[in-house]
Amino acid sequence: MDAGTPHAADERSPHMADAGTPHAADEHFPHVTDARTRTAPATPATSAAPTAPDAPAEPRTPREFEATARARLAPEHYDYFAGGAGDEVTVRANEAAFGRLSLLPRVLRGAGRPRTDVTLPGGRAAMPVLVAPTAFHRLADPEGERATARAAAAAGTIMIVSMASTVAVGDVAAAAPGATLWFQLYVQPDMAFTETLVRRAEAAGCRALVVTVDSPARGLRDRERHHGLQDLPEGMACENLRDGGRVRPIVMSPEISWEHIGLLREMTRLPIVLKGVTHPADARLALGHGVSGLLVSNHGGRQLDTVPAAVDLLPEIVAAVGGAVPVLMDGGVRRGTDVLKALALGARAVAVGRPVIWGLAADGERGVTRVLDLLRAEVEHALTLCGCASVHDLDPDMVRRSCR
Ligand SMILES: Cc1cc2nc3c(=O)[nH]c(=O)nc-3n(C[C@H](O)[C@H](O)[C@H](O)COP(=O)(O)O)c2cc1C
Ligand SMILES: CC(C)CC(=O)C(=O)O
Repeated sequence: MDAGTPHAADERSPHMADAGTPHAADEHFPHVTDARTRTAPATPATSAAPTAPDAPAEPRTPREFEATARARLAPEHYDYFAGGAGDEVTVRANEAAFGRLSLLPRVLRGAGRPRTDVTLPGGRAAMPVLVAPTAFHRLADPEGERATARAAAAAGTIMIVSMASTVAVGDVAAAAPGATLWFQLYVQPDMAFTETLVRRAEAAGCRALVVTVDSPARGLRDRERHHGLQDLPEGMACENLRDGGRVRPIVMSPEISWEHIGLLREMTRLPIVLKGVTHPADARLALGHGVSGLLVSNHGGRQLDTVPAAVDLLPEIVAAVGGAVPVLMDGGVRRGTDVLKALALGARAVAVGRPVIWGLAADGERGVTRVLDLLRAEVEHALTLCGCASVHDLDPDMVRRSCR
């Protein structure tokens, strides 16, 4: 399938037989095909050693992990992880927006050493930084999502396992018994198969469903088109999508509606968090559909390009929800100070996508552990400098918009 033309979403392929609805211009992810019929040449997950001159010997910040990861990854896999849609305006905006926000600390509060823990619909987390759902961790490390989950467990935080994980969610849970897992779901037009996915997540002990709603079609990603990335390497597949002897393609369908969220609500007792709500009107609608939380996200700039930065959307969504359910956010979080800004503006917690991938590609489980440790330490330090005893002491008045 050629994802390289604007019309790609309308093209049919043998995989579209799964669409389940006649008009679902349901583009499926080019990498996700039946593992037994894949045609692309296998590519090693990582190259032998980090050799790039800009890759630091020992990365000391979440951002520094990217250079090390880039040196280890095959170029097409690096671009898959790093890239976004269109001109990547939103990818850049997510990080830049944090740079335009300033923190205004309080003093002399005798706050002591701050607590960093938070309560969320699917359990507690030792820090307000979750692992965002990202696909294909075995492209970054042979242990894949198993390594990520162990690192999340060690950090005491929650990992949102992507439906497109390269280790089945049950195997991720088995590999990291202490981990709190949530399961990310793209509702499939075939609701019977959607139910199969939900039952797999429940059986694995997942504590919440994160339903991604920003993908009625796949974003147009120039970097992937440039590489002609078509498939996962030999021996890798979207393990949650197994159905009998085959692996189903992920269907992204513009037919998915609030009605499906209603059906999902009846299907499971797990808390449902909607990921990818960006319009306040949709946030208000969500409240009428029994959701337990919202995750404000523009998919790391990988879906519709030119959507505003996620942190800039946060205040409006928080106002629309009016405290009825917790609001989380992701997109561009790279520093502890970014975390504080988002929390001060009303997020209960944030999630990080690419930083975790960079840690994983740089040094497997240890790399992810290091990235999460760095973020936790930075959050604690920034809370101390802001005079906060816990994340609850943050409020919007501690954030100012600077002009740079
Ligand atoms: C390589 C990659 C794969 C992703 N896969 C998924 C996915 O399978 N499901 C999903 O809901 N979001 C997915 N996302 C979006 C992330 O969950 C998250 O919204 C985004 O990465 C946050 O931005 P950040 O990378 O700047 O932290 C993916 C993002 C990346 C970078
Ligand atoms: C398999 C893909 C659908 C994963 C994804 O959401 C992404 O690459 O952004």
